[in-house]
Amino acid sequence: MRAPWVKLGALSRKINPLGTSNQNQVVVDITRNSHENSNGHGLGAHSVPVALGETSTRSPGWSFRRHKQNGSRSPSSCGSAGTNGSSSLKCKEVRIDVGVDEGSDLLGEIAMLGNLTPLITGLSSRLAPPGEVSARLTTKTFYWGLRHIQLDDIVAVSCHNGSERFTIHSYPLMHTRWVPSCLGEHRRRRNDLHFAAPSQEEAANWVNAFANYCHVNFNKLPAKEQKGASVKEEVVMKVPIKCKPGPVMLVVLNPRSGKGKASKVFRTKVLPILELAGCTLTVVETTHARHAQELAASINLTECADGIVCVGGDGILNEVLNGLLSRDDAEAARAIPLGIIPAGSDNSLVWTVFGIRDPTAAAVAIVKGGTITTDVIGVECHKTDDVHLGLTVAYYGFMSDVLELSAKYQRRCGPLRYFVAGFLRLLCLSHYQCEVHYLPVPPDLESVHVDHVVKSVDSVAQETGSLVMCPGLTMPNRLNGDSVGGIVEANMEPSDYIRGLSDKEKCNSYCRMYPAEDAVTVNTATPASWARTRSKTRSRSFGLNAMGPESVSRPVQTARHVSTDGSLDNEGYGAKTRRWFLDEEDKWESRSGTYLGVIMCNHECKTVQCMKTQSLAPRAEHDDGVVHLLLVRNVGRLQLMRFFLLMQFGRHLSLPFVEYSKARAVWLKPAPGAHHCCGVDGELLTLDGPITTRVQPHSCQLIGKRQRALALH
Ligand SMILES: Nc1ncnc2c1ncn2[C@@H]1O[C@H](COP(=O)(O)OP(=O)(O)OP(=O)(O)O)[C@@H](O)[C@H]1O
Repeated sequence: MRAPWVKLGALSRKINPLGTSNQNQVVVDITRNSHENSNGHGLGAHSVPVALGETSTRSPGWSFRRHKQNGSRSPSSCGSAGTNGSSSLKCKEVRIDVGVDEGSDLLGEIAMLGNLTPLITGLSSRLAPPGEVSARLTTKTFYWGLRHIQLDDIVAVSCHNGSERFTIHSYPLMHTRWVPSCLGEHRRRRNDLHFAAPSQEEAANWVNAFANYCHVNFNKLPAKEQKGASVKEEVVMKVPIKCKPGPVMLVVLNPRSGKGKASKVFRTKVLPILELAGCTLTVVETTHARHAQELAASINLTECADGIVCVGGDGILNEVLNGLLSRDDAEAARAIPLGIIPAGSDNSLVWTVFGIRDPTAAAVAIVKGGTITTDVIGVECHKTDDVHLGLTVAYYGFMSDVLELSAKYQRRCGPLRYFVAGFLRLLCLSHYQCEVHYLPVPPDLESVHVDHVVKSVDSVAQETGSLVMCPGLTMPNRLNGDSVGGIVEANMEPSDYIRGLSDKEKCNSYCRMYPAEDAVTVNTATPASWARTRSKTRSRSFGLNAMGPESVSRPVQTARHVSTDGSLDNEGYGAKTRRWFLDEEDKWESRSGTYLGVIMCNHECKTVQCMKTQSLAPRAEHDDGVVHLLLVRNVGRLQLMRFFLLMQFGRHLSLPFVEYSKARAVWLKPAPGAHHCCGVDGELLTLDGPITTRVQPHSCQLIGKRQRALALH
């Protein structure tokens, strides 16, 4: 928490036209007025554009002083410079009232005004006796006296009936004092702020104002014993407190993840926050591998109606995702958002998508709500028709070999096991022979989010009942002589790019991305020949059979299907992918030979244990609808080390032996006798024949918002 004047950054950006004019460059200094404005509060009530040299006649709250830049930037030099004749600085004071203009997003809209007495507890209370200060709650920030706190940092408010006191439970971002800000990390720490209002009613009004932004814990005090009377009297509040029930969530905790401290992290750092926020929790500790998957596949969805929180690494989240989407009611299960508390070794997803690697910050993000939509990639085995879903990355080669070996060192080395296994594998470097085909994204459409385009096409289909209305789309006539049943493609958050397009443009974009042969199909019947061929519960291994003499001369046949009713049928994704028909052999790029790595990223894939600048796929976005493919050709140890070193700065794509492409689908087949494992989000899968990796037609909702401090960078 800092005094309001540190809003300078945001304000000066807002008034940038004043501050950065080239010819008549001015510096805008912002200071808080010593006197309070007419309504008795420290901050003004309106945001107005200011012409240079003018003084606003509105109620004062902030003052801006501008002066020509003349070697001195110091506002204090203005006065003395002004006495130095014509060459002196010409100071003009400009007053601006900032704050609560309805359109202004600067300080938010006022929700509540009044006076409060901050109650300082502990030793400092003797040094600074409590005194009443003006307080103001806006839609973004709570101000009292010269201090303020963002509403995003407030987890809950507690109050008692019949009391004029209330407590704000906040977790502001704080910097470790003894670490320089460029090196240190912002962490959230609990800071309880106690206040007393002039009356009980006013305290209730304050609490009710906060109730719109956070949870309220309303504690009923024990009934008062009347003197000389045996009757107990309940204190009746004149202003009732708004007290909504908290979210209902399932917590899946992997006690073995990371350093094996997930349980302790949850109990000490996370649980207090979730309890403050009034969450109703069912906590399950996993007892064996795949426990989380079984749990997610069988749990009653009402027990996790508001989300499933995974405490551990990417692996436990992956299990929950696969369990949820293997259910018969996958449609309903997909709507359940997933929360992540980073307590594992890597936690790439939460670090990349939210900019969070601290469990406390992750818990606050979950409590504050909001969701981020992220793509789901599916690794589909053609032989068994199994699909394993992932949110982060799928890889084959050196990395999957390291993953396999690292399992041996989990107990002894914890998160360092990847480094140990990597070092050992580097010493005896293997070669990974495989065949890769991929369908590149047309260059002119690289910026288009595939899923959004598909959604828009789907909506057109729903509106019109036929995709024939969509120019450029052709109705497919057959798939091996049959017609095709549908998959819905949906994403509820169209990008700004897509929002700006007309339906016709959207359709054209889609058609270029998935041309006529890549037909979008609308069918009313699903032929019996496409009956489900795989078990509902997905297996971790892609079958146990030896790889058959399957022809690899052709890439996978795929197709996109859009159903007319916009709903998913009961078939699994594997079966649908088999029918995802696309015969564009001329468009597929083919590679075969020996590779050190075939890496298919769903997002940037930053690693918690590495530097902040580290990024495996620097151009990837978690919701761009494409697979980011990295092919690392067979090179020696030194070059491989160079690859990992440059990856710390996101500069490895420039290496001559690294090929990078955005792909709609990647088909991979290890050569007979080559390593037959592939990793998906840190989960090891045994390959039995060729696989295809592509972004799935549905997306996943993750609970939380991107961390503020990091988002500014
Ligand atoms: N009780 C348990 N005992 C043994 N293994 C478990 C248990 N619970 C879960 N697992 C397995 O542990 C694997 C790894 O879990 P998780 O991803 O949470 O931790 P991590 O590997 O340390 O983190 P990261 O995936 O980020 O590197 C999961 O694939 C899961 O199958």
